[in-house]
Amino acid sequence: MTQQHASPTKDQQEALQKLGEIRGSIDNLDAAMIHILAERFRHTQEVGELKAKHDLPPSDPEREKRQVARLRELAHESRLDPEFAEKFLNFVIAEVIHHHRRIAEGAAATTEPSGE
Ligand SMILES: C=C(O[C@@H]1C=C(C(=O)O)C=C[C@H]1O)C(=O)O
Repeated sequence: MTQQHASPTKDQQEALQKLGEIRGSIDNLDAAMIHILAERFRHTQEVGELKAKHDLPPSDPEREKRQVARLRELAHESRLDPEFAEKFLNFVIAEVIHHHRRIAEGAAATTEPSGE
């Protein structure tokens, strides 16, 4: 069974042209988000190494509360759903804490006596 597609109308051609332009902007923003996230993770990696070296806890719930409150406020001002902003931040922070635990485990493994 074959399906016949009528060629796009002039109206649809214009809409597709506009769609392509908007998608170009979305692709640019997605790339920017990846670069920004990579930069953030480079800094949090440094924090993780500092904490592991000085035996500080991987997570800081008080700092997180302040970040959530601040980002919710910024989201509200930018007409972004504050619930989404909070979920997104918590998602990123959970990954950072996971990295910090792994760094701390590695640091502990290299400083613990080998038992030999
Ligand atoms: C990066 C840190 O470590 C953790 C990760 C955070 C983050 O990703 O912003 C914030 C607090 C900590 O739970 C920090 O303490 O600053």
